Formats: sequence, C-alpha cells, structure tokens
Amino acid sequence: MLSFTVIKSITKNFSKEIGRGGFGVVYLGALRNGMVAVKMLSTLLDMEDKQFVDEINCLIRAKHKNIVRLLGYCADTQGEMMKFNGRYVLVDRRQRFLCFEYAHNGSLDSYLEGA
Ligand SMILES: Nc1ncnc2c1ncn2[C@@H]1O[C@H](COP(=O)(O)OP(=O)(O)OP(=O)(O)O)[C@@H](O)[C@H]1O
Repeated sequence: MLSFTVIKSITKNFSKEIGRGGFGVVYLGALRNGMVAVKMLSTLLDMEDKQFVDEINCLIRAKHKNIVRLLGYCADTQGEMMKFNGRYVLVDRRQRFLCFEYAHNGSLDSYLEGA
C-alpha cells in the first residue's frame, strides 16, 4: 500500500494527465526505474471499500504479458473543512488510487481507429 504522500510525489502533484476513463483520471508517475500510470478513482463513484478491495485482489492475480501489472494502490481519507449552510463542517475526503506499469505503446483505441 502506498501513502498519499508517495502518490503525490511520484506524480509531481498530479502535474501530467495522460488520459481519462470511465473510472477517473490517469496521471503520469515517475519511479527511479521508470514510468508508471496512476489512476485516480473518481470520488463520484461511491465505490464501497469491498468493491475496491475486490478490484485489487483481481488485478493482483492478473499476470499476463498483455495485461498491465498493478504495482500498488492507495486508499486515503483526509479530514477537510467545508462550508455547509453557512457553517464550516469537517468532512472525510476519501481518495483511491491504482498504480500500474506504464504502457508505452499508446491506447488500443488508436490502433482500432486506424484499422
Ligand atoms: N497503464 C497505462 N499506461 C499508459 N497509459 C495509460 C495506462 N492506463 C491508462 N492510460 C491512459 O489513460 C486513458 C484512460 O484509461 P482508463 O483505464 O482510465 O480508461 P479506459 O481504458 O477508457 O477504460 P475504463 O475507464 O472503462 O476502465 C487510456 O486511454 C490511456 O491513454
């Protein structure tokens, strides 16, 4: 499990977006030995903890040359003050990330479109 601080550091504070999908935004991350793709799952998903854990268990077991490897994940909850009905309230901000090996050959979409 990776900490939110590590996720922020490897993505240089989410400075380079590389794509968007149905589940969130994907950012470029840099490790000492290469690049990674960090998927920030949308907070609008309302995903249960169990669903997230099931997803990780499934991805961890998927070991195939045609499937990008899951390298790590992060589940982080931070307290944040927000204004609600004119008063500040403390809300939990849950953030979840999946960290994958970087696929250098681009998106399959572009190959299919070109076909
Ligand atoms: N491992 C990766 N390496 C390089 N680029 C990636 C990687 N994962 C995602 N991307 C980029 O981010 C984009 C969005 O990816 P994402 O997996 O979120 O969505 P998707 O493939 O459209 O499918 P879905 O949202 O349905 O899972 C991709 O089209 C690709 O450009």
